[in-house]
Amino acid sequence: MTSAVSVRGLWKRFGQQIAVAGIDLELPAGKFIGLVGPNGAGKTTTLSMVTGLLRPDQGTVEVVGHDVWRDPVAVKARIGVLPEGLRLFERLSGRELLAYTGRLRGLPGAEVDKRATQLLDVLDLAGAQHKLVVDYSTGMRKKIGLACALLHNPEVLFLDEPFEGVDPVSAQTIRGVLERYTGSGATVVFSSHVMELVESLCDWVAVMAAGRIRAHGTLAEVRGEASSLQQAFLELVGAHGRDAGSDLDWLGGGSR
Ligand SMILES: Nc1ncnc2c1ncn2[C@@H]1O[C@H](COP(=O)(O)OP(=O)(O)OP(=O)(O)O)[C@@H](O)[C@H]1O
Repeated sequence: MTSAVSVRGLWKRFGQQIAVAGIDLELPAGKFIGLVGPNGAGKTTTLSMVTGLLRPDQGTVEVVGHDVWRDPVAVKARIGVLPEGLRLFERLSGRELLAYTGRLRGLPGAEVDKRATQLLDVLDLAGAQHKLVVDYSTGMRKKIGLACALLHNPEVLFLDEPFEGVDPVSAQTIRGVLERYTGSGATVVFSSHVMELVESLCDWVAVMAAGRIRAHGTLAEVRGEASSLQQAFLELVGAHGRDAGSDLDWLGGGSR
């Protein structure tokens, strides 16, 4: 198995809080990989360290054979990132943002124009290409962020919650683009809480909880005997159906 990403002994603490507790992970190349876990599991912290946005306290990360912290330029040339809480240049139009991103990536102007036109078209943003990004909806922002992340045809694409706040039509569009991309041998790593989505998209899954990897492998390996990934996930993260009803006896109709 060729690894797209190799993580060894990765740690991150924020004061007393251990966000990532010494994880090891080999993510196979050419797969659609889901990183799943409950709120606060450490997914964003892990993805930030893997993509060179946050320096680990300890441990190493290699992406397509290059050390992220010793050889950041080589890694950044080979990856695309759609981070959580994506910050964009709000006073540029979608088309200008792509042109700017393409030039930063060192692509020739004509090639940037060609790729930008195709991406805007496929992502259903052609009609909004001259609108300022500040006026884009949440889903449109995700899509233009994805277009920027794909423009230089990276080998590995990292997406933090790419479907959050995205309507079903846009989600289907994003999905189609990502499936085409992995179909040609590239790797997608994305984080999500939505198990049905991960189950329907991913070939390979890593489950994270409280800063540790609880399970990883093919979808079938992680699902095991459970009826669904959701069920396997609930068992792995130890969420045994807390009864929300009994503590909230004041909630609902009737007496105030
Ligand atoms: N900059 C920070 N300062 C202090 N604590 C942080 C910081 N970033 C993350 N944490 C803490 O680290 C833990 C892991 O957070 P992280 O955002 O990585 O989780 P996550 O799995 O992405 O969660 P979610 O699914 O809710 O986005 C949490 O307890 C969080 O409060």
